[in-house]
Amino acid sequence: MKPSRSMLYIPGDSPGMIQHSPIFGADSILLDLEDAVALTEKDAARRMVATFLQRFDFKDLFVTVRINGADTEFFEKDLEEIIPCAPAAVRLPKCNGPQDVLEADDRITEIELKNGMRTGAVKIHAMIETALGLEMAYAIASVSPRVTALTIGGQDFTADMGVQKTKEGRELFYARCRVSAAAHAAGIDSYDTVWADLQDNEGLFRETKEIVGLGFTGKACIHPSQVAVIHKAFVPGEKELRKACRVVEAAEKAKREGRGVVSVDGKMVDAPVVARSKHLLDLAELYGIKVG
Ligand SMILES: CC(C)(COP(=O)(O)OP(=O)(O)OC[C@H]1O[C@@H](n2cnc3c(N)ncnc32)[C@H](O)[C@@H]1OP(=O)(O)O)[C@@H](O)C(=O)NCCC(=O)NCCSC(=O)C[C@@](O)(CC(=O)O)C(=O)O
Ligand SMILES: [Mg+2]
Repeated sequence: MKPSRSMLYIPGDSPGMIQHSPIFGADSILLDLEDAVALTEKDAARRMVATFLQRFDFKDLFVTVRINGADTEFFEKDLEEIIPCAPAAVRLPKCNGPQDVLEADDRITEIELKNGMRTGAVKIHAMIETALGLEMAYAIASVSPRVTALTIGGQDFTADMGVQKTKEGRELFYARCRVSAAAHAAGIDSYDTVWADLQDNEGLFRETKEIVGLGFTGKACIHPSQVAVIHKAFVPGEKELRKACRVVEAAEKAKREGRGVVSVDGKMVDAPVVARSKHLLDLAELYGIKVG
């Protein structure tokens, strides 16, 4: 298993940015054909992204392409030209229900078959960006095995709700909880929205810590300088990890002695506490942190 903490958006019409993508240290990149590309540049960007996918060595990066929505004139062409180039996944904007995903899924299957590709090779990351989509989050997450992540688009979601997007993020709290829980229930990944202020990495760190606490597996970002900040926020604290070690050791000792419940630092330790501690230690291993 590989970490999937950061996903760096790169405008699909910026070859200079795309060709540097393997050096930024992001866990994955997202070549954007939607909002980062002007209407007049859509065709050129699509061609550019297809060419990069065919010819460029992205090393071991997980490469996703955000296509334009099904309600746009670009959707069909995006699928036709991008799917045969086999990105790891396509990010589907503004999913309002399982039907939106199924329609894209069926079309992708047709294109895969036509091009001799394995059916299901290209995954779908479904974006929740509207109140309606949020109400349908679990149905979207579980509608097809092709869906391997839910992502929340905070800019569009707040626009749809008619509220301001703030740095504190109170207006996104419920949506974040619901997206994270829906993804978890469906057994898939979840990506949080971008932090727009490139001058405020402290704010980005605080927000990332918060979404880690809500159960998100990753966060999208828009600038290479944000990648390391996100990775740092995903690392569990040293104190937490030491405690997790003590909990697991105490639980193993209790098991040997035939006891179900023990206490560590004066607090009850039962099965869910042990499960959480083991999860934390697994994450530390995944992120290459030495514990102890
Ligand atoms: C903001 C800015 C223009 C600033 O550029 P600047 O050039 O002024 O920055 P500088 O600091 O001068 O760059 C220093 C060096 O880094 C290079 N460099 C910069 N950014 C890079 C990058 N991303 N990838 C690779 N390279 C990069 C640059 O080329 C330069 O290289 P070099 O010249 O060689 O020194 C640029 O970052 C950028 O375009 N970002 C992506 C924007 C984007 O994709 N938005 C759409 C996605 S969000 C959305 O849609 C919301 C959502 O839908 C979904 C959701 O939330 O998930 C919702 O609803 O919420
Ligand atoms: Mg959006």
